[in-house]
Amino acid sequence: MTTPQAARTPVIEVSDLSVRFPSLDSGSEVRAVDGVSFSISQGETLGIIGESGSGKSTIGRTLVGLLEPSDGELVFDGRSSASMSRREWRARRRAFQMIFQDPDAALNPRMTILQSLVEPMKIAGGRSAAEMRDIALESLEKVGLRRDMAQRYRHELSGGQKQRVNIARILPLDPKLVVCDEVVAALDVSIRGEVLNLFREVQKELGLAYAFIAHDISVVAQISDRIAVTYLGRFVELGGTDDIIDRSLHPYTVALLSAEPQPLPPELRHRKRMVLEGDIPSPANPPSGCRFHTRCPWATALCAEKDPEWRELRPGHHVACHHTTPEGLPPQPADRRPPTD
Ligand SMILES: Nc1ncnc2c1ncn2[C@@H]1O[C@H](COP(=O)(O)OP(=O)(O)OP(=O)(O)O)[C@@H](O)[C@H]1O
Repeated sequence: MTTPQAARTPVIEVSDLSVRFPSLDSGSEVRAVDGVSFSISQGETLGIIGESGSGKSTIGRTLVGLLEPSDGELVFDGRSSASMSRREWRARRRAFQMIFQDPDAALNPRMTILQSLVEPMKIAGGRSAAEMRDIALESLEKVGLRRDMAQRYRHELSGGQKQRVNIARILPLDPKLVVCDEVVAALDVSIRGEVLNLFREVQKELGLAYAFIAHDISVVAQISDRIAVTYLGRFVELGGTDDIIDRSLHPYTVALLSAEPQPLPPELRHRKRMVLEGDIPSPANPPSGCRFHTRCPWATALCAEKDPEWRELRPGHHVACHHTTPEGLPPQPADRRPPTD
């Protein structure tokens, strides 16, 4: 579902974003996000994939203002977040919303669904109680739920229904960007497709931009126009979904794709298996040079010494790897190939 990014208005432009946390164990800082740049356009979905701990949620939380950047700049509507007044900041908080993996997270168990739907509108202000009620009920219908669901409580709904309510909650706020953090991961596999379709329909109707975070590539590939692959706080590859899936340029992307559990979705079936050995190193003490070199079958002495440049090897397709070329990676060195069965 690749859509050309050209000529669309960026909703957000992120330059050289870094987010650091104090580390309790090592005394040094955890570089959760370390120099990441991208933009997301109106109506576009940017998928963000990577193993656990690679910085995906930290990027998402920073986009919606739940975390402050340690370095770098976020620009939306041509304005840098650093130069914003309190009023502009509040408007941004409303325009940039987040939906979490846990469908219960934003729903108060003591409130009816109607109260949960009205709550964000109350905070935003400017509408009468009757207006808020009507809008809440309309929003329920927009996400495919009956109006009488409004009188129920959280525990009376299935996971899929709760995630629909979470979408309905943000619709009246007229968001521009929604960060979707593992939004279908907690749902039964049988209803994931339905909920993903709903995300797509809502996007089309409202022209929303999504940052769609997940570690399940087949989910991200179904909904994203472009995909960013994260490793230890950095992007290692960014490109159109078809390019990332069919013409991957980075060894880590190749490994992630080949690690998909069987049976592979049709778009990944031609992939050979490449087993990624070792754990992801600590972001408090990342490896020198290319951060992936400790696990990379293509790694040479150069990779341990020198950080690879972020290069656009094909139009709109960026990668950070010393060895890859516009044609892709060279054959895997024979001495590092996994044994064949
Ligand atoms: N508030 C925090 N304080 C200290 N370290 C943090 C904090 N939040 C995240 N981290 C660390 O930052 C790194 C990136 O975490 P993050 O949650 O962004 O990764 P992720 O890719 O979203 O992982 P997951 O898929 O498990 O959610 C991890 O090493 C994590 O332990």
